[in-house]
Amino acid sequence: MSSELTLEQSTKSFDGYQYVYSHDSYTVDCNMKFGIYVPSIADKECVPLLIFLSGLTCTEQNFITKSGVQRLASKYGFIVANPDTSPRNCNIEGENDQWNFGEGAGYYIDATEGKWSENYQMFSYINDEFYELILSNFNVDIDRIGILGHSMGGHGALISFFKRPSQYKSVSALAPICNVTKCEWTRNAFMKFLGQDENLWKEYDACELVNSYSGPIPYAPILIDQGSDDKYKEDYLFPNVFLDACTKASFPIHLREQIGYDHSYYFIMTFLEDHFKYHKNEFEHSD
Ligand SMILES: N[C@@H](CCC(=O)N[C@@H](CSC=O)C(=O)NCC(=O)O)C(=O)O
Repeated sequence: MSSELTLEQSTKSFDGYQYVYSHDSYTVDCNMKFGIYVPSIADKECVPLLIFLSGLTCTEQNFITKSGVQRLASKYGFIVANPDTSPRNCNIEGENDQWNFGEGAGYYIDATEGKWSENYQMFSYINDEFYELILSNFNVDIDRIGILGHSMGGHGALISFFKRPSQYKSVSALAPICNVTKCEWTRNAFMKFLGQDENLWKEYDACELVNSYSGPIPYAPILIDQGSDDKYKEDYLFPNVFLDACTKASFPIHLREQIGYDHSYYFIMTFLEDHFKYHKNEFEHSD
């Protein structure tokens, strides 16, 4: 099942087009927007796809206006699709009370609790509906699909990869939230979305999922970049806990500390090309 796309924006950039589309999502039961850059080469052949998941407070606009993704997507010949970070305009009491919960803060999980469970189904939205929507409407090579993200979106990318290894050839992240049971943002959100039983949260914790992962091992260690001057690093992101979990699980990881960089899109735009190179290398070496 695939819903109809409505074109909201079409802007030529480098040799391709930056589009924004909207569609009525049956998974999150509201109208959703997403960005997608399509390089000209996709007019002739199917090309790799990168899905970028954004962080807290973002819409589809932050990544496409601040990261410089168009130059890279054109250079590498990748389609790059970036969904919104939550359902919107669902009229749920409390969904706009906190900057780090509700609208703009869906945490890429499927809520099970009360009033949130009808709309806040972001894991299924990304990995089922959105994934299928992109494949059925754009010229994507199904064997070369990678996922990456920033902060909350880095968490989303990691859990998507660990839970759906058959769908993604590669994963990387920029300053991801690594350990949801320790991070106050996710603790607050998971309590509301999933309830008090923290055992149920483990289903969406990258540190837990790497331990039970049984999919293919990446050709090169997965790339994680973390700025040393990121104000969220110590109390919210916990990259070293993920590093330890990966090491314990014998899962290859390359965690790079980038000296002097903060959590912003200046950091993202500095290292985004390395992530394109990482995914390209994975695509070239996968079966
Ligand atoms: N409270 C602040 C900060 C929000 C913020 O820093 N959001 C980051 C992601 S944080 C983790 O997911 C972000 O990507 N912001 C968008 C941007 O364009 O910088 C606030 O409300 O602004």
